[in-house]
Amino acid sequence: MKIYFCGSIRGGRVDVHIYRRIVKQLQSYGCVLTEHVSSSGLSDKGEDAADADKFIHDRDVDWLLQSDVVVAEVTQPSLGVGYELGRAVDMKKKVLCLFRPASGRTLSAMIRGANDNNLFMVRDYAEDQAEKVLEQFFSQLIGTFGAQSQ
Ligand SMILES: O=c1[nH]c(=O)n([C@H]2C[C@H](O)[C@@H](COP(=O)(O)O)O2)cc1CO
Repeated sequence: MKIYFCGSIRGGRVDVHIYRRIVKQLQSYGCVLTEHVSSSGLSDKGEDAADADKFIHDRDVDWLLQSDVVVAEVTQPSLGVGYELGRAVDMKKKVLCLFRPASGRTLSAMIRGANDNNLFMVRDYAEDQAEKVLEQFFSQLIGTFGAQSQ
């Protein structure tokens, strides 16, 4: 299974330790195409490459197209994550958004309001529940994948 993980980069890196935990758990379900998002070595300047922004955009849209499922940590607001989620909806990808109410923030209506409890799911969680929430989501997803392939 190919998994596209979204997390804030230029929107701010305060939650990178949580991204790391999430990506570690996601790697037990499949290949995480965007592992770099969880790297503590990556600052809020983003990746460094020649013609970086066009390269990053085109590579990430291509990875989104290839992905079987999209998981986004949406607590720290990020234009890039919002854009990725909009593109993922358009591609009819299965999406899980994770939000921590304990942050004191209110999630954008354009994310929470997109929840349909099917293709696009928004789940509130506490930091110490991250692995459990992912386990629940992926056990259902793997069940569906299995049923489809029979
Ligand atoms: O260097 C980067 N590399 C990269 O893969 N992204 C993608 C993946 C993240 O899920 C998302 C973060 O967007 P933003 O930088 O606007 O917070 O965009 C974004 C940047 C910088 O904008």
